Amino acid sequence: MSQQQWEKRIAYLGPEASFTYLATKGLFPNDWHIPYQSIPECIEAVAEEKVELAVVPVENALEGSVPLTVDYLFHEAELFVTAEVMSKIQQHLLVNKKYANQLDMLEEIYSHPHALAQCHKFLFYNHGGVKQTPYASTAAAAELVSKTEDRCIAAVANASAAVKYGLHIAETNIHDFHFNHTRFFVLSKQNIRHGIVPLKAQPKTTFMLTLPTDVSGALHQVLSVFAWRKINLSKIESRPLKTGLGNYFFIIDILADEDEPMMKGAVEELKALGCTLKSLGTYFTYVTPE
Ligand SMILES: O=C(O)C(=O)C[C@]1(C(=O)O)C=C[C@@H](O)C=C1
Repeated sequence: MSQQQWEKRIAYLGPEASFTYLATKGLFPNDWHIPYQSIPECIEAVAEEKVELAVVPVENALEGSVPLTVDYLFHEAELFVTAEVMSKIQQHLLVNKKYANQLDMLEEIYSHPHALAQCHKFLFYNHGGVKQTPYASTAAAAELVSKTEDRCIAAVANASAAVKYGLHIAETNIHDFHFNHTRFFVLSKQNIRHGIVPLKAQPKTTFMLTLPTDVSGALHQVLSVFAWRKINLSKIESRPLKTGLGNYFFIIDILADEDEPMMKGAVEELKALGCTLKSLGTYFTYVTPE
């Protein structure tokens, strides 16, 4: 079989030069990167086996979870996380080269809602009166700016997008807090792990669970399942179940391998407590070079 047939098709939130693209290229430099216009489309592509893997943003250090990803994985898809990628995020204000020295003419700023939110203070203090418009991704916004010559509009996006779409970087590092990183999930239909295990590898497992109804202290009981086994959690978050106010599911990131006997015991105990549990599997964290 030729080398090409072994290459994986990988869906990502595009177009080229989005942050998701950079994360995808970082972990899979030699595979086929296939752009999709939205997170659900990436997830559906892997669910329908149009691609082997999909890379989607899941959490940002400033803005928290990406609700679309988390909710879609809980409600709509039966997929597993094969790896997570952690990338540094640097946001810049990009304009068409024609308007390089005319920022005072700025009419509208486009970007992914998470990116606009990461720059909220900067945009408020420096471009307070300018309309902000959410767009499919930072790179899609950059592409729009490159095609728009008759109005002075800007995109919040990265430096690669400036190069790719031939834009001028009018303002650099406009994100409100210095430590700006995003986690991306690499999703697969199979419960497999990305092949190359990173140095100092710490396995992580993500569970999505619902609590039994009308049991007082149910969350406390869930936490003690992990506490007495000395299993560390790195995150717990609730999201609406969408069945009524006050109904939630929980996303729990656990610093352990689900194949460990202690974790198997934890799963049994959670089920005995009446929790419903969806495991996204065990995976390792990869950091893209800064
Ligand atoms: O718009 C992009 O470039 C994306 O890849 C999406 C996304 C996100 O959804 O959080 C990814 C990283 C940044 O945090 C901003 C936007």
